Amino acid sequence: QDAAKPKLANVTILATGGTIAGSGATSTTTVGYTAATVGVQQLIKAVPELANVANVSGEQVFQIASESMTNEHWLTLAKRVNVLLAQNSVDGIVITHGTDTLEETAYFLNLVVKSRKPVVLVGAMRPSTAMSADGPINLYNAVLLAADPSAAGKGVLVAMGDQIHGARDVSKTNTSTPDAFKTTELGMLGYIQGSKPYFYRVSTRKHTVDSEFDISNLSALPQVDIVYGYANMNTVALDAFIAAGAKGIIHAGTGDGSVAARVKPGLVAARKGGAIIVRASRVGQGILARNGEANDDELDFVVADTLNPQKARILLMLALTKTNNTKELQRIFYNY
Ligand SMILES: NC(=O)CC[C@H](N)C(=O)O
Repeated sequence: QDAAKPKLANVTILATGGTIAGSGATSTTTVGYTAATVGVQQLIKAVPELANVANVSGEQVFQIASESMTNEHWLTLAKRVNVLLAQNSVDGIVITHGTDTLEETAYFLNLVVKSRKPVVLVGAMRPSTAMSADGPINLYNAVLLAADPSAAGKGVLVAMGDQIHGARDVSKTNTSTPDAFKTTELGMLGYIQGSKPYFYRVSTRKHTVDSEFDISNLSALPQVDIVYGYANMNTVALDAFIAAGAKGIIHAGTGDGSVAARVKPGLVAARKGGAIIVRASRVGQGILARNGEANDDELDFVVADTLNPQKARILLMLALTKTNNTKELQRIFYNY
């Protein structure tokens, strides 16, 4: 180590697959390519500039397209992250991930990582073989962010398109364009410019070291499913999930989480049968008002606050590992 040079941080890249590790037939193939073909060492080799910002090592944790991510994958990944971050020799972690469920994995980790050290998720919208692939610059940004002390203690982060997003509120908002990741109304946390992160805000909600959730001894999570609200909705999917043993249902309702007249008795029956009902909204923005579109006190329902349905599912699964009490569950939804 050159004494004049500042010591570089040690960043471990955990690769899970996705388009960032995808390859297509030609340089103009941006759809119809194969995700999860390129290995972690190849990803690192493709960006020699990483060596300027961190001492990087890589581990291939999975090699999948992220629509195939399961609860079991999340438990495996989270346990590995916690083991690595407990080591003095690891300063930060970058997780390369498919973009389809990236926001879900980020929020899961945000709730179960037991460290203040930076954890940064990153993906790409264009495969590695495409003209103007976004993977290399995104990976470079993610590694420098994970190596930067300013990223510590802010919860799990997402680095996409020169922007820093918080795990709780970021979403994929476009099927295919490179600027797909947005924190629409609550706002992203900052930018990465000229190889430096700049933070402007943080989430006020609990995460990581302040979280009450502990997955270290879990090998499975309770079954929670999502039913989607739409005109002409019926209870067929709801009834099937309950029959299959769902412990919780996220009702991704229309508007402010409104419930169709012919669906409401099904939700009430499911609650009476022991399942937890969380009202969320398919709208994507805004607070879901408790006792607004339904009398939650009387029906013993929980509301998702501002969480989108897929993130409400994650919080409910983790919350159900601690309690079945709906007052407690509602407290959790207002705190995370
Ligand atoms: N842009 C992407 O990463 C999408 C590829 C794939 N569907 C995935 O999520 O892994």
